[in-house]
Amino acid sequence: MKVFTVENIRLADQYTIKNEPVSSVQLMERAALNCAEWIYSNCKNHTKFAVFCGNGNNGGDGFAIARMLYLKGFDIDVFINKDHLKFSDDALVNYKKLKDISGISLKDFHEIERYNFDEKTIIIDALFGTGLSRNPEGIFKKVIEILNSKVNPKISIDIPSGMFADQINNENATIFKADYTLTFQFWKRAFLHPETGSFTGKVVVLDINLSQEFIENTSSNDFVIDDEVIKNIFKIRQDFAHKGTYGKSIIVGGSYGKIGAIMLATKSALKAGSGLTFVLAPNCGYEILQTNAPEAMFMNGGEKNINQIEEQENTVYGIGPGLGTEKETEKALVKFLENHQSPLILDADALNIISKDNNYMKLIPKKSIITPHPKEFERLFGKTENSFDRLDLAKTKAKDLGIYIVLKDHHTQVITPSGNVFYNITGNSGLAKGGSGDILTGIITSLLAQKYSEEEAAVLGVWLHGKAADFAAEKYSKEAMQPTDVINELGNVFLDLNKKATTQL
Ligand SMILES: NC(=O)C1=CN([C@@H]2O[C@H](COP(=O)(O)OP(=O)(O)OC[C@H]3O[C@@H](n4cnc5c(N)ncnc54)[C@H](O)[C@@H]3O)[C@@H](O)[C@H]2O)[C@H](O)CC1
Ligand SMILES: [K+]
Repeated sequence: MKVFTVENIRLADQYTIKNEPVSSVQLMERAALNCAEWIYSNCKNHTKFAVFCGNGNNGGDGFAIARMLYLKGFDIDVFINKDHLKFSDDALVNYKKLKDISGISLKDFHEIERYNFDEKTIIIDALFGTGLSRNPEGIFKKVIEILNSKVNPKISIDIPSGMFADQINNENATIFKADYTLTFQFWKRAFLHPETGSFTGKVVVLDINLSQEFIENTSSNDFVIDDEVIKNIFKIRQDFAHKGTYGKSIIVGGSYGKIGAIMLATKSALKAGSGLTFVLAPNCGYEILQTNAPEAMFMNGGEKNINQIEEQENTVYGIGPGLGTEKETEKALVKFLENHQSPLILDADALNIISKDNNYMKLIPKKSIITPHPKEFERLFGKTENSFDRLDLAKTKAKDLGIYIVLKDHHTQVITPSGNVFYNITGNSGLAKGGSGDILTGIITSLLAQKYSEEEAAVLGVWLHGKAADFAAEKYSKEAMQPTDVINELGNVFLDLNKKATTQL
């Protein structure tokens, strides 16, 4: 799914209104109906809604939603700024409709302090939408702060009020803190970055039927990896395949005390479908690797640390997990990279070694995939102020070096050399544990060996990793799930993918 800027959302609106055709107030009605339907099919334990409406179209959505929920039998209180009753045209239409309903009480924002937010009440935030032009101040700021202090469930319409859709807010900005955000048609960029995304709660994208033609013909550099993207990448395994069909992976890493990391990466490469999988590790890991991953063949890279990396043809290398940064390992990696041309995957200590010397960066073969977490990214490319700036820097570096950067975060970003960004929306905080990154390296290496393109391997890889983690969290909880559980769930994710990709009778 494309991520549109506010400007493009406005153009999509206008195009839909002109070409469907549909009036703008009808489009608002459609958007509001989508929200109301979602709300009454999901909110089963609450009977009352306190709806907070601003003066723009977001407020208009709020008025329409309030009317619809009232007609479904809920108790509704609507809060507005009675000192300033100047609305956008469509909001005014819906404000008037609401005023005609005697059963809905219209309250002033100032009444919030005496209002009974009882346990049956859900708060709906329709103060500001994508039209926010400055940080909320005065009464708006106060209302948002009071609402944020309430324990009632909170639903934002389109975007949490106070948040800018395309850019980062100031550090101390006042933003409504939602449990759910019902957003129209597209993910907004700010939802996908940690500084702002932490205010959305769960994001639900509602299809309000904006013109598909406009969406298809309007380019965007930003994408969310949704089911549609994955459907277009995933290839079912051919019936007449042999082990050679699905490529050869060599996972390189491990050092004394860090054999677990390379074990996890190797197991993941096996589970993700690589035809032949090798593990190149120091001898101290021989027994444990051969015992726990007997399907993988062992290649000796040294005694306690790797001091040589053998070059083989037609092989995809995934280098880094548990590698360590010893001098002899550094030498081995540099020597290997000096002679290696084809794209590979670099992670963890391989990146830490590369960040030791500016000249090493140039040794990364074109089209390679690097998978840094924020700290590794900083060591490689320098400090940035926030995740928006970090992404901009990553785009520059991906282009300059001609590589793919998988920037690991809550919504991991895959940045291509051409400047596209794919945001991942699978995965959960159960992955915030040592070992999770090693799994991703194994998966991406395996996919690249299986002849997925670099972009496909990175995009499918981060999605698979997150999806398997979501399955693991469902079974064991985010707290208790282990990286090994994530590896084991890969099978269930592939089963689902195969089901969707195969003709069903
Ligand atoms: N295609 C869609 O996604 C649809 C979206 N809809 C809804 O429309 C809003 C966007 O509406 P817009 O009128 O452009 O903006 P807002 O409602 O966000 O209101 C802006 C309003 O408030 C003023 N303002 C801006 N910032 C501040 C501030 N800090 N303090 C005070 N006042 C402020 C500004 O001048 C405007 O007057 C979108 O989010 C959806 O909810 C449609 O309903 C359907 C199609
Ligand atoms: K809102």
